[in-house]
Amino acid sequence: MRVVVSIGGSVLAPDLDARRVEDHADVIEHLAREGVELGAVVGGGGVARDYITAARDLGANEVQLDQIGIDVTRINARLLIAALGPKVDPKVAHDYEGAGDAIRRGDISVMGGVMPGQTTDAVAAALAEYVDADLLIYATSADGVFDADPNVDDDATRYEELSASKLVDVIAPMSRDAGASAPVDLLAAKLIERSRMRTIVLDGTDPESIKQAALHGEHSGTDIIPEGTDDEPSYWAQR
Ligand SMILES: Nc1ncnc2c1ncn2[C@@H]1O[C@H](COP(=O)(O)OP(=O)(O)OP(=O)(O)O)[C@@H](O)[C@H]1O
Ligand SMILES: O=c1ccn([C@@H]2O[C@H](COP(=O)(O)O)[C@@H](O)[C@H]2O)c(=O)[nH]1
Repeated sequence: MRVVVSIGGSVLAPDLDARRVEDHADVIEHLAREGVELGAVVGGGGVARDYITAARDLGANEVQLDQIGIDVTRINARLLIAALGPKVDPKVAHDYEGAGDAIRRGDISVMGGVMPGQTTDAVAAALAEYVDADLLIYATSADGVFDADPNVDDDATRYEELSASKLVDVIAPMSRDAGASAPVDLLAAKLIERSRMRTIVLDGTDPESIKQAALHGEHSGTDIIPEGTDDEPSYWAQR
């Protein structure tokens, strides 16, 4: 089974706590020991947003701001690599071929951002499609996809499951400025739709939730259901 996990910077490094990064690395290593082939994509979180806000005030344009964001995601990726054992590719992969090669030879590959105009959500969706992953997990700071921002609207309701095309509709009105917050970005939603990738969006604050979702499909977030499927996939049924 091949899994791509997108770990938000606000989940992995809301502050610099080595223990939290270690806990995420432990879960990734556990999954690898269980025979899961893994790619991890790490976001920039609050640190990226702080840099982007300061640079915007200094007059940087959106592409320059995205470039700053990408740099921060790659620093966070290095942090995760530092916590992972010998089975990780020590290089932060800067393209999908590099990440795919590492995963196919049995290493865990870690990516950050790759190009302006998107977020690491899109990187994770593209990597999952490129390596023919069985499952894509977004470990973010909200417990799934809601019909409004749950941190702003007390009445926001979580979707337990959502078709990929409906996900596109929910995400489409959200901001695409550098540093914007969304459970997944629009390009990611479109890639998930076209690849028909089975996808879970969950609260990754407790990394155990990533383990349960990857190994058993159990979680309290949102299942993004590829069009034309309703059955549980066979790899969970077999475990
Ligand atoms: N409809 C929605 N459903 C869920 N979350 C939403 C929605 N609209 C806005 N959000 C916001 O998106 C946030 C998650 O995205 P955010 O980009 O902040 O974190 P992340 O995925 O952990 O990645 P990073 O911190 O690296 O950018 C949530 O905390 C929530 O406030
Ligand atoms: O491929 C990418 C990835 C990221 N960015 C920029 O970085 C920030 C932070 O990334 P998150 O995934 O949101 O944590 C993002 O808002 C973009 O500005 C990018 O341009 N390209």
